[in-house]
Amino acid sequence: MSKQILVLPGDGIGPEIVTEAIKVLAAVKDKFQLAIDWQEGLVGGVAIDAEGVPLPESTLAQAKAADAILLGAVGGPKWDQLEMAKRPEKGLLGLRAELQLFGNLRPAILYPQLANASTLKPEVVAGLDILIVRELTGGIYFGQPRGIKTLDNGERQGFNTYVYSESEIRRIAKVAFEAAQKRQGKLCSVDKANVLEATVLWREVMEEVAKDYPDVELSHMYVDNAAMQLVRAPKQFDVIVTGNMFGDILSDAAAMLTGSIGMLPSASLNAEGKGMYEPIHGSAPDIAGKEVANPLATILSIAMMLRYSLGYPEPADAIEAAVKQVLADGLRTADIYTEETDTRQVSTKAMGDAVVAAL
Ligand SMILES: NC(=O)c1ccc[n+]([C@@H]2O[C@H](COP(=O)([O-])OP(=O)(O)OC[C@H]3O[C@@H](n4cnc5c(N)ncnc54)[C@H](O)[C@@H]3O)[C@@H](O)[C@H]2O)c1
Ligand SMILES: CC(C)[C@H](C(=O)O)[C@@H](O)C(=O)O
Ligand SMILES: [Mg+2]
Repeated sequence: MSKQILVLPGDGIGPEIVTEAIKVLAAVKDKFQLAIDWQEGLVGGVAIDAEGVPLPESTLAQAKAADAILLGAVGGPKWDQLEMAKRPEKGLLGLRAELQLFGNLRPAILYPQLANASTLKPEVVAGLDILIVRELTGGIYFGQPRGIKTLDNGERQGFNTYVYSESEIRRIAKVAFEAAQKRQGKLCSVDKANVLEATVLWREVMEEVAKDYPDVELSHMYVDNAAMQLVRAPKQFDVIVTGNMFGDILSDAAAMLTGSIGMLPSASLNAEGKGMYEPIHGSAPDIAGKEVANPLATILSIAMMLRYSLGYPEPADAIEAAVKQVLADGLRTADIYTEETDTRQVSTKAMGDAVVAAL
């Protein structure tokens, strides 16, 4: 039986970048004779428009039945006035929660050809290869109570809860320690343990789990310093493990070290290794429909999907090699174009076609 992939293009640039990623998937299926098939579903704003909810029951059922999920992006100004629970983003958060995709891997790798596209000096980022492990189904994103209430004095008050249980911290710690073991053996846990009790517990549990991984060197850093260190000397990091909100913010910052947010793929995994794969960026309403978005983060997410959920490391390597090849050939979407000699600016579609040709 072939493995089933659910494809959720979503909103904004989502359909544009997913179209290119699917071309690449079709090409590796053909080249490596992979037993895979895919079908499309609705999530986010397009699901609200079609069915009135951001995560239709049918999509959730498809997602549960699939071996892996590829998602483009959700959200956009069209739906920003809706109340929180009805917004496109709830579709994405619902999938993460329902499938218990707590382990979010966000690699930030600088391709040598893009050294000049990085916001940092080439010598500061040369060889950069960081893995951010973000806890994805807990923390302030999901903590209860939450909401906006009216106080006795008539003033309104908004509130969210930053909460982590030991078991939630322990399971993401294991993901991070295991990742560090396969890399340079350095893990930096990022928290705000000087202010937030939930992260005092986070730090304690990290120390406890560290005893099972004597070959990994664990350090701790406050999140404000981590943000600064990321843009000061990012190569001091190997693996970073952090909570949901800090990981969201730090991964967007890390993206720019590699040249563009359009370069960062991600894997969101549950305890059984099932995963959802998506670029870390959003629906980019400012460039949607213009065919200028960078599809490489989504294409690289396909490589992660083949490697982590489908058990096909060879085609995953081939996709990553093809991406390196098109960059070496000088192809650049607008976000990574720097007017260097022997480079040329290309559209979303031309970039996808070039990766297929390189394969
Ligand atoms: N995983 C997701 O689906 C996801 C992630 C982040 C934001 N969002 C949603 O997307 C919408 C827009 O959010 P935002 O503007 O804060 O963030 P965004 O990531 O969509 O865009 C931020 C900036 O990066 C640029 N950008 C993003 N992806 C790009 C790509 N592939 N190629 C070139 N440039 C790219 C955009 O043009 C924009 O200038 C919001 O509704 C937000 O909630 C969704
Ligand atoms: C759209 C939003 C819910 C999402 C998040 O905050 O997790 C996005 O920013 C991301 O990084 O995947
Ligand atoms: Mg984000």
